[in-house]
Amino acid sequence: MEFRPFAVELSTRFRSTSRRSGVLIRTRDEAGRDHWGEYSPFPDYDAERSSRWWRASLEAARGEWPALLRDSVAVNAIVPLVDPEAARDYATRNGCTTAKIKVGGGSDLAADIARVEAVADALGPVGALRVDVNGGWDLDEAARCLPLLDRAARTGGAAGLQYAEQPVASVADMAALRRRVDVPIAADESIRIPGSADAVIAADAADVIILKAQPLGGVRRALEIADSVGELPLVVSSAMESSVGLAAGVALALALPREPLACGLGTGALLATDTVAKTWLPVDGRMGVQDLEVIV
Ligand SMILES: O=C(O)CCC(=O)c1ccccc1C(=O)O
Ligand SMILES: [Mg+2]
Repeated sequence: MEFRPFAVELSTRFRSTSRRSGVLIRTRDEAGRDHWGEYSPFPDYDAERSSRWWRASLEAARGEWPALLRDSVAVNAIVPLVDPEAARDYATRNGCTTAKIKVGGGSDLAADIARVEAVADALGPVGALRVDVNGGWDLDEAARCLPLLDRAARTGGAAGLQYAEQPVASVADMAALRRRVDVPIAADESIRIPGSADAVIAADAADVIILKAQPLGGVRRALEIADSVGELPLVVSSAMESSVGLAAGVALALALPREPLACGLGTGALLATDTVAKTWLPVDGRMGVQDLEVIV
């Protein structure tokens, strides 16, 4: 087993960081094929959360992913906390017709509305829009802001917001909010942090389930979680990894028994540098397995 430390630069600040670092892990199988894993837990992760990521990177490096059931999945463009002009540009990259727009978290409501309107207008009537709040609102704020952002999404002819990802932090507030607004609610941190969807399911706190392969402990563990959520729609999303880590998300999206909604695997667009020669990006709004020529 070989270990290669790396750092990659982001082109846009994301989650208040502008670089990601970690270790790539490689093994070679009997057929002479290389398998790569990426261990790059978020800087704020504690030992328990980081150990899940470690498990995921070993699974990848040992070539232990399950069989893939489809060739490609639809992917959303990711729109960071940027001004409306830049938001249009991010939303229309790589042929995506679904965009996920970051809102809240220090960005004021007027700026959020302008960003959502710009994306709706840029994508036009075929566009699907989602917002991600990263738990940044309290319950009343969420109940007030979501209808306004939903209306902003309709300005471009979109059918309102497809869903709001983690608008509030706690599972109890997610459940309460679902009963106060019409916009569907997606759970991300409420699943990613405990490493299970059990609390979300028990509280009936989400309409959509976000699965992040590495933070949840790997592709096989994420498939178990997918199996635990009944018929709720699934979305596989990246953890802002380099392309080696992104490949774990792609493997999960391709291995799910049920076809996911457009997945949050378009974060290669935010990388200024990468661990591979050619960054994994959506083509015509879809992603499948691509070449992984490691250069670190
Ligand atoms: O879902 C996407 O489109 C991109 C991935 C993303 O937003 C993300 C990436 C790293 C850490 C957290 C998040 C998040 O979904 O909140
Ligand atoms: Mg999220």
